[in-house]
Amino acid sequence: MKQMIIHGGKPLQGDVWIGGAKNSTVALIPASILSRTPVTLEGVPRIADVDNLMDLLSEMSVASDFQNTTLRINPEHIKMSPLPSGKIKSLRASYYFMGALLGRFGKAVVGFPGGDDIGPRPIDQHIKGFEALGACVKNENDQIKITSPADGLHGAKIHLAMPSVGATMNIIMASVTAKGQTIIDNAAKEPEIIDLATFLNNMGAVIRGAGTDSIRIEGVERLEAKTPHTIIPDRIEAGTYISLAGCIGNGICIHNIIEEHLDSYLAKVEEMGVVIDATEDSLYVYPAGDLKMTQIRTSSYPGFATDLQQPVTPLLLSAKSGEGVIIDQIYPKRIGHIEQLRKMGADIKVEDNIILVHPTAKLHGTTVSAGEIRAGACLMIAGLMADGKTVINNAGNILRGYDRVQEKLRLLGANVKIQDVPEK
Ligand SMILES: CC(=O)N[C@H]1[C@@H](OP(=O)(O)OP(=O)(O)OC[C@H]2O[C@@H](n3ccc(=O)[nH]c3=O)[C@H](O)[C@@H]2O)O[C@H](CO)[C@@H](O)[C@@H]1O
Ligand SMILES: C=C(OP(=O)(O)O)C(=O)O
Repeated sequence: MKQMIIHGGKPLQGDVWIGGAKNSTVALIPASILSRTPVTLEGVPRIADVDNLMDLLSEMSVASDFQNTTLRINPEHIKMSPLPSGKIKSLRASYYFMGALLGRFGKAVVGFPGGDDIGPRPIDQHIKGFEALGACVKNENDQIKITSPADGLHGAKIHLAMPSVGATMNIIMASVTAKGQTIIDNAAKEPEIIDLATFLNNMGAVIRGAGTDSIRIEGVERLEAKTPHTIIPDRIEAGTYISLAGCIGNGICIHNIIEEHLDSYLAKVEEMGVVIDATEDSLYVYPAGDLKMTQIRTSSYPGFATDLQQPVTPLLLSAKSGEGVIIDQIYPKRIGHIEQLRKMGADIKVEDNIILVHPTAKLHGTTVSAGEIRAGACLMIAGLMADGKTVINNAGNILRGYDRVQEKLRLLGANVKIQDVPEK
């Protein structure tokens, strides 16, 4: 097990560079098998999800090589193989192999995906989409078996019951090579969807409307990567460092961001009193000052991201007065961090899935557990604010999505160490 050890209470300052977006990367790696030629991805974050996806590629005889921030994937000798279990369970995004294998081979056998424990995460909309394209989908022994009809997948009009990121991406991957036109209505609008569409369009796909709620795809025969693709910056990682800077920063400059992707987040933290200067692709967060309490309700993009409700919580704890309210409409059960924060002395509770936050003048270090990635990010910030030593167990969950986090925190002056300890 990985453990993160923090000696907190020390103001942090300096510069931090944001990596490529986890949620783009984990879609683009599976999407790479749609190409008949080698793919180069630039700006790839050093995160555990990437290592696990590379292992899954190798199970299909797809070679990959990751140097610095460049990931080269060669799908020229790909062998269609089932991906029943193992690494599939280590991350959510392994479900993108359903759409990608379907688009490339017209069939897929993929184990039920894993990922963060943040409440129920059904995939009915993904399956509805595959079926609309003509595929037969069976769920047998925790495996999804998908087969196209003899004459291949055909375009269809699909209305999603909710703007699901995963379903939108999976349907795009399955339909890029289907015959005719596919229309996805009520599609998710997240920037990572535009990134996927740009990547596939540069390989010859015809996808229009990504970033709006209606995406149109004209099927093409084959895709060939010709130019390297640079992954967009991770808006969730950026938001996490903004929260950290607002809580315990003594002037922190956050580089490699797309400000527009953070609009609703920045509006909220600025309303709380965090002072930020934005330049072209960086933000300077002024030393932490007095903060006002706020209310947050998460929603789909461009609303306040569910993935930022936990990282922003320490900022609410830092407010001077009042009662804060956090309602996660996307994952109402994403509340595992609350009990852990309470162990650190936070005045915070949950009533009917509504998180109620009260100002907490001081947090104290103790042993806590990162139940999932963003709970881990929240506890990491709390640990940096707290007096004394914080030990975060299950810190591997943080490494699922935070690029070179120990290095970045140390550059800001943090006393932090990640170590391996035997499982008890
Ligand atoms: C790898 C990745 O990109 N993960 C992100 C992606 O997850 P993921 O793609 O799994 O999340 P979705 O956008 O699909 O989920 C949104 C909501 O729709 C529901 N739903 C979704 C699909 C479905 O078939 N049926 C259904 O009911 C979910 O339970 C949830 O309440 O978007 C989430 C919401 O922004 C983020 O928290 C995750 O970080
Ligand atoms: C929930 C998340 O990730 P995943 O969908 O990969 O589990 C997240 O990044 O916050």
